Parts: sequence; structure tokens; C-alpha cells
Amino acid sequence: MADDEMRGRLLDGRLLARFVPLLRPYRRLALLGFALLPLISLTRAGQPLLLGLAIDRSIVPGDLAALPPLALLLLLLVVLEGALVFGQNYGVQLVGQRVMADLRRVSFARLQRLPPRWFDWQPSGRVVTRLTSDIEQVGELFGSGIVSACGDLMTLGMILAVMLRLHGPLTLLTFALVPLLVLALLLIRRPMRQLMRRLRAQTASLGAFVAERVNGMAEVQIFGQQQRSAAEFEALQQPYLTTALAWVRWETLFYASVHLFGSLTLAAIVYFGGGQVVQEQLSFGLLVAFIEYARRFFQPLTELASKFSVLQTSNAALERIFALLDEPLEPVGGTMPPAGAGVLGFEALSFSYQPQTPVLRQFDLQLAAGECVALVGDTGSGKSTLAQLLLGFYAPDEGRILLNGGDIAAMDKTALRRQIGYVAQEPFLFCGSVRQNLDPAGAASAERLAQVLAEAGAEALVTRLGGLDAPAIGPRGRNLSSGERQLLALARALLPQPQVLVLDEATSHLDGDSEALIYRALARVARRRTTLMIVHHLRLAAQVADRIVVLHQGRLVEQGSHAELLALPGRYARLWHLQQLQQQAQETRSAGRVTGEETL
Ligand SMILES: Nc1ncnc2c1ncn2[C@@H]1O[C@H](COP(=O)(O)OP(=O)(O)OP(=O)(O)O)[C@@H](O)[C@H]1O
Repeated sequence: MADDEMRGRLLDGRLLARFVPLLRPYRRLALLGFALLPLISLTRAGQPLLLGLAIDRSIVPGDLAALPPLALLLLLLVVLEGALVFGQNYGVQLVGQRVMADLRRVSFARLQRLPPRWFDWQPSGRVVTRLTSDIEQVGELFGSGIVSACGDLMTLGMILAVMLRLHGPLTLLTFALVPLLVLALLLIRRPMRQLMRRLRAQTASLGAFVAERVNGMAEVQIFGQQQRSAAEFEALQQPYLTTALAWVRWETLFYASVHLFGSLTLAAIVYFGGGQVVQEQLSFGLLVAFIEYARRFFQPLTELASKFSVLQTSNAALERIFALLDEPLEPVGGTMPPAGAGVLGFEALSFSYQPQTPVLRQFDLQLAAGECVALVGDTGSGKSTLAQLLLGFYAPDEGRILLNGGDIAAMDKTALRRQIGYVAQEPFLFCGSVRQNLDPAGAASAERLAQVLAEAGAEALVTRLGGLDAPAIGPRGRNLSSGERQLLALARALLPQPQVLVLDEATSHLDGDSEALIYRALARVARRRTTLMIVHHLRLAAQVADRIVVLHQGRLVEQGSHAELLALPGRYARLWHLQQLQQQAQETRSAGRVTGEETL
């Protein structure tokens, strides 16, 4: 919540210095927006004057001939004001929208280049807020903030000058209540500012909560957590509602105060000015002009007071966006992976996510070109971490990873990842067609796509989905089974013809036909390239792998063929027997169910 509660100052020089260059590409339009402000103020300040003149020179003396030119002039002024306001507003909003689009583009581009570890601790709802509502707020900084605040100040100044010129004492009377009004507004704005900040933080928390629950809706439903979830949602929503209602109360009070002071001022002008008109010390036209000026004076004053919160929240949003833009990026550049057959080496590798909590310790492993090594071990023993290091998502604390003899630390990460086909434990598929998922750049030929689909054993699936271009994949690929997602992910990993294939528990939650299908596909692809296969089902390791490596608490403790490891009284043999027993128990249960069903 801390980030979203960021205070934001009214005028933050440091932030403005970074913001102004964003306007540079649109400086002509922005300057035009500023240049039109005095003209708009002039047209606004001129209208009551003309009204007064029309009353004094035509309506009161009954001179009808003097009315048309004044009325025409007034009409012209009103039309001119409308045209200028349209042009100015449109120009300023255009700049605001363009700046927002630029910021969104840059932020999204940088987001894609942030190191994966940054996302480990970022609720996705918050990241979405940065790129949507925060950037929207920044757009307001220029449009509804700085520019219109300048316009309001100019209008106020101009009205004041005209009023002083027309009638000093009445002007002083009009302004007698202004200091009181400003004091009242300042007093009201203080709690409003705090409420605004709280409201933003609570909105962000609600957003993050909903985003998380939407992602984990299956778990909520499986564990029957709907009521608890609803209660947690309510616990977040109630304070939000309380704050929102408090905000509404203060805002209403704010506008009511302005209205009250405005009406009091009008009453004072009518009382004193009216007396002067009766005593013939002031013309009736001038009194009407004054009343109109007083009315017009309170509008920009109110707007100006409400701009304070726009400026503050926009500054806070800008600060959060700049904080995102300042996040250190994943380094780019480096050497190209050397050409070769995919010889892979892990040398004395040590790594920890958190200091003092080692995950990998002095891990050594060599994979010959074309060899298939299965990595097995207890949960949390560091198997997936090894894949993450190989993909360059994290840098080892000690040791090296070598691909065809070259240290991957020095390699360009994009080029490195192109050489490593990776199928994650829970592959992520994007909404759209199979082709969009496999080949987003549309660079692969139809033959090549058919080839990888055949290799991954996904042809029948793609036919069933309506072909390569049918929009058959829903958000995250959730409308497909785990096995289907893995087959498509396998085809996607094979498409760039990687030297090395890393399969992270690709079969951990499959069974029956799905498992057999994936086993066949994996055996087929593993035969053709160096493969590091992280497995839970030792049966897969036994069937497919040339060598099995056992990891325990981040250390390599055993390695060899299935037969060799089974002959040892070690972890692998224990794990194997355990899995055999589990499988037998499962088969017995299934057989029991079938017999029961038959009896019924
Ligand atoms: N992003 C992360 N940040 C901090 N710690 C992490 C992170 N990812 C994993 N860990 C920790 O590192 C250890 C090893 O995790 P890893 O995912 O490599 O295990 P694994 O052997 O693949 O386990 P499993 O078989 O359950 O998938 C675990 O204790 C885990 O809590």
C-alpha cells in the first residue's frame, strides 16, 4: 500500500524537470494552449463590460439604435470565447493524450525488460494500475492541472484588474469575503487531501485483491473459500466505502462553501451597489456588470482550489511511474552463444534467492551433446532454480554455466534463450490462435510449423481446435487441459530449433492417456537434442533419460542410469520404491472402483 499512499507535493521541481521533456515533441501545440489562455481570459472579462454598456447606453436611456452594435459585439465575444475554448481544450487534451500514450509505451517496453525477479514480489493488479490509472492521472497533470490552473489565475487577474478600474470601493467589497473563503477552502482541502490519498490506496488494494482472486478462482472454489473470500473483499470494501462517503461529504461542503460565499458577496454588492444606484452615484449597468464579474470570479476560484488535489495526485502518480521507469533493467547485449551441438556444463554452481538461504550448493553437472538427463529430487531441492539460472533469469552467486564452452553470464540473454527451449511446469498460453502462440512473429513456414507439431505430437489437438488460425485458445489457455497446454508449449519450445531443451516437470500432474502421449512426445524430442528434464514421475526418468541425477538440498547426491541407481541403497531407490507403492495403491483403488461399479 505504501506506494499508492505516496503523498505527492503540489509542485515538485524534480518531477516537473522530468515531466517537461515529455512535452517536447508536442511543444508547439502545448505553447499554443498556453498562448490562447490570455485571449480566453480577455473575452471572458469583456462580456460583463459590454452588458453594462448595453444597459447604460441603450436599455436605460431607451436608445434602441445603440443596442444592435453592442449586442453584436457581445455575440461575437461569446462565439470567439467558445471557439478559443474549444481550440485550447482540444489542443491541450491532445497533448495530454499523446504524452499518456508515450508514457504507456515506454513503461510497457521497460516492463518487458525488467528482470524476472522483479515480478516475484509484484502483485499484478498493482502493475496494471501503474500503466492505466496512474498514467491517466499524469495526463491530467498537464491538461486539467498546470494549463487550466494558469488559465484560472489569468482570468482571476483580468477580472480583478477590470473591476478595480471600474469601481474601486465595490471591488474591495467584492473581495472582502475572499480571504475568509480561501481560509475555509484551505481548511477543507486538508482532510480532503488525506481522504484522496487513502481512497487511492484502498482502490489499489481492492484492485490487487480482485486480480489475485480472479487468478486463483479455481483454488477458491476447490477449497470452498467463497465465503471467506467475500468476507475479505468486504473487509477491504467497507473502509473504501467509508472513505468515499467521507470524501463526498467534504466535497459537498467544499462546493457549498463556495456557493455560500458567492451568494453573500452578491447580496453585499446588491445591497451597497443598489444603494449607490438609487443615490445615482453608480450606473445601473455598472452594477449589473459588477454582479456578473463577481459571479465569474468565484468560478475560477473554485476550479483553482479543486486543481490542488489534481496536481497532488498527478504528482504522486508521476512519482510512481518514474519509480517504475527507474527500476534497473535486465542487462542487454553480450556475446552470441557459440555454435555447437548443445554441450552443457554446470560448474561449482551456488545460488540463493535470499542471503543465508542457499538453494544450490557447489552443483556440478556436464551434459554431452544430445544427452538426456533427468533431474529428480525432493520438492524444494532446487531443480526449477537450476532451469531459471540456465535461462539467465537469475545470476549464480558462484560458479558458471557453460553452453558449448561459453559462459552464459557473458551472453546476450535473448540470444541465449533462443538456444534453450523451455517448457514450464504450468505453461502459459496467450489468448488467440495456436499460430499466434507458437509463432507470434509469423516468421515460420507452414512446413516448419507442421514439423514441430508432429514432433510434439500435437497435430491431432490442433486439428481438433480448428486449425492453426482458429481463435481457440482462451485466456492463459485455461480452456485446454494441462496435457494439451504442455504439448503446445513443447511445440513452441521446439520451433526456434534450440540446442538445449529444458522441461520443467512437464508431466507432474498428468495421468493415463495424457501421460502416455507426453511420454512419447518427450522421448521423441529428447532423442534429437540435449535435454534437461526435471521430473517427479521417476517412471518417465527411467523410460526416457540417458542419465538420472538426484538433487538433495541443492547438492548433487547421486547420478547414473536407472538400473545403476536402483542398485544403490540411496535416495533414488527409496523414492522409486515409494512411487511404486503409491502407484500400486492407486491401481488397487481404481480396480476396486471398477469392480464396485460392475456389481452395481
Ligand atoms: N522466486 C523465488 N524467490 C525466493 N525463493 C524461491 C523462489 N523460487 C524458489 N524459491 C525457493 O527456492 C527453493 C528451491 O525451489 P525450486 O523451485 O528450485 O525447487 P524444486 O526442486 O523445483 O521444487 P518442486 O519439485 O517442488 O518444484 C525452495 O525452497 C523455494 O522456496
